[in-house]
Amino acid sequence: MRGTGVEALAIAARAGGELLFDGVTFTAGPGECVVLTGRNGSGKSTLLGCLYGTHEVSAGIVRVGGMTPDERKVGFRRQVSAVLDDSALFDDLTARQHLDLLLRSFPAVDGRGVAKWLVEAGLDERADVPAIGLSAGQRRRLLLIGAVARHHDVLLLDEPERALDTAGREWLTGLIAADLRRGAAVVVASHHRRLAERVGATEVDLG
Ligand SMILES: Nc1ncnc2c1ncn2[C@@H]1O[C@H](COP(=O)(O)OP(=O)(O)OP(=O)(O)O)[C@@H](O)[C@H]1O
Repeated sequence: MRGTGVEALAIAARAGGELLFDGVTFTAGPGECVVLTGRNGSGKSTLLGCLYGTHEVSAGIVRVGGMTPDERKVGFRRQVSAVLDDSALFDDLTARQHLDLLLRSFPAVDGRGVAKWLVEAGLDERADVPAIGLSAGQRRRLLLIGAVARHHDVLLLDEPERALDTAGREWLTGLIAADLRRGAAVVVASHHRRLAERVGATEVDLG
């Protein structure tokens, strides 16, 4: 495990001319999880953007994997895996092709190959369907399994429970718990009320 997980010290962020949050402080070290909660519009996605380098903090200090967040830098992307929206899939590529491409671009998190990750995600029977032909929940499963299958020290997830059914939410909880056991630092924005307690996370409520 390189870097130091996620550190946010007295951070503030604005969007659309409005101050969304101010003085937010938390850390997630290796094997630790922070769950960001709060009403719609409280700034959870914006905060995750601050951790990934797609949104600038207006005050405070953010370090992710020991670096100032910048998703344009390869060194940063090698350490930080993120699922922040649904746009990261190619419509014409199948689930198998997506994972194959990913594991050619980044080292795998352990010795498991694409076939085993497909089974783990419950996508083995849909492995050769182009992503455009997958259901919303299946697309989400593909994004999530891709994020944990590639090597990373830090995992950032924005409402990962979106589109998942009851079994899918259970699966997600296990996926995050396994990632924490592997030593990742995890920050999740979520409306899934029981997630924090299920994975032993610290909750940071944006109000
Ligand atoms: N690029 C932007 N320009 C203007 N306003 C923005 C921008 N990005 C976010 N906002 C505003 O900032 C506020 C916080 O948005 P954000 O998506 O961070 O909230 P959230 O807590 O993730 O909400 P939700 O629970 O609905 O996903 C919202 O009022 C949103 O309209």
